[in-house]
Amino acid sequence: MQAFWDECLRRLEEELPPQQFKTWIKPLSVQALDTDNRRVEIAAPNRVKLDWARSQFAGRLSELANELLAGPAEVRFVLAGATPRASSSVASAPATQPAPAAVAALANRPAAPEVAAPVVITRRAAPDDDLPDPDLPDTSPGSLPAPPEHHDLSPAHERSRLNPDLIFDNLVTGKANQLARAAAAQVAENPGVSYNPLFLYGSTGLGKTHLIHAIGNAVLANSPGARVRYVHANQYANDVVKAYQRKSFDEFKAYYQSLDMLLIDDIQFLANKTRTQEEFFYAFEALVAARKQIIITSDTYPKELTNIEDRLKSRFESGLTVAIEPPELEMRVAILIKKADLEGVDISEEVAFFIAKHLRSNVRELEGALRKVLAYSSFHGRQVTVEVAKEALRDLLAVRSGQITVENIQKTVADYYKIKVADMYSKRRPTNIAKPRQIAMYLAKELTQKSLPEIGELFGGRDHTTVLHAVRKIANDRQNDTELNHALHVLEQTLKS
Ligand SMILES: Nc1ncnc2c1ncn2[C@@H]1O[C@H](COP(=O)(O)OP(=O)(O)OP(=O)(O)O)[C@@H](O)[C@H]1O
Repeated sequence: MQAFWDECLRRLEEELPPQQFKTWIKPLSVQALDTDNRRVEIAAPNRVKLDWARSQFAGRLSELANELLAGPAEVRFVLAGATPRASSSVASAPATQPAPAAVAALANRPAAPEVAAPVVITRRAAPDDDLPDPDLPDTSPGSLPAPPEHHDLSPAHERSRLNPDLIFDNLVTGKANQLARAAAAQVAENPGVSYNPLFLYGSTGLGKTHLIHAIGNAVLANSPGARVRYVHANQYANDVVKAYQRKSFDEFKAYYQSLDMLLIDDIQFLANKTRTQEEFFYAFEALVAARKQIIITSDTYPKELTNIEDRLKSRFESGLTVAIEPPELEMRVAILIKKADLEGVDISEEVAFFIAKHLRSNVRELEGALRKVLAYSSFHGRQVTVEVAKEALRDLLAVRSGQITVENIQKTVADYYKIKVADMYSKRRPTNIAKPRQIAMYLAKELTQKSLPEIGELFGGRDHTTVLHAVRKIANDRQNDTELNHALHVLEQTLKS
């Protein structure tokens, strides 16, 4: 068991920036290993590390396990001390972890629904509907989307699931987010009074999650006893399923209705989950009536949300709706300089401009590029210069400079799945064709600068909403489905090489 884990550590140490390795991988351990059935259980010392490990490293650890155990392996993430399940001598195991100690601190308050069920990386996609499914893996993206640097969490942070590192101070402000930030600051000052709900929308990686954590953290800093709770919409939906299975709806309702502030992220993930939407509707009504603050993020504005009930959409619009736009060049430069500074590295404006000029769409990508450059420079023991940045980002820049075409993607994906290229434009819809077509659309959006309507046109004149659906579906599925994720890695590498 130790040899297996040592090898995983050795590989990850080579691949990751030292800070990340030290903060996120080092504290993990293997709690159980069943080589016959290729099952691994990886334990994290606390909930933050657990959330972060499963949202960020599940894919890579799963790949390593497949390789080292010579076949498709099942990787679970658990809180340290949970009953091991990987050992073949363990026939059955509890469905969830014990309630977190921090919940006990709620004392006389209703307990928070459990959120840290072990995650199984399986090959199934989550169902569209929210009917209870006992095998449903807890595949929520996790409640902590940005890498905190730390430390032990205060009980208030443990309870609220807030990431203490996502604060106003390290959120760079520019034209793109100044309105959203101002509204957020106002709500943090006067929760429940100014804008309720506050609805923040914008495309992926633009800082919505950062901003709502910042609000929550500011409120906790002012009133440490406030009952603030951050939850990702997927997690909320999972909690509804669990409450249904355990017949504990009263407890569930009482918990959410007892909050002072509810921060719910990526509300678009409630699409088609009718039971969850109904529960959320009740929670929403109760909280707003009691002047408790609700803050919602979404990838689009309320009217544009699909498969969300009208009564919810109209309520989402009843407070203040603010967009976060992609940052302009100067703001991207400022973000890079700030992020490098937080890593303890000084980068010149010239380097920041170079990176910012090539990565335009979102801050998450910008951060990824910076991390690559810093890792490359430290690995080669070289100063962070434009030349080093160019070398470190060679692959990425090839993609951006348009060497990858949609035609190229269609051909590569068709070859991979052994279907005809013509099927990429045809109207036929059997699954063995529809899925590769969706994958090709997703890659076209990821790897080229083409817009959704342009991509639709190149796929036999399809509507841009069809492309959008495909892009979202594959992006979502790849988080849960290791086989798909692996296929996408292979395709991406083939296209970039
Ligand atoms: N203005 C900013 N200043 C500093 N960091 C930022 C800013 N905007 C975004 N970031 C950083 O970019 C990363 C992505 O942001 P975040 O996760 O908040 O995006 P998001 O809009 O919630 O994306 P998604 O819709 O995919 O959940 C985070 O690490 C966040 O700290």
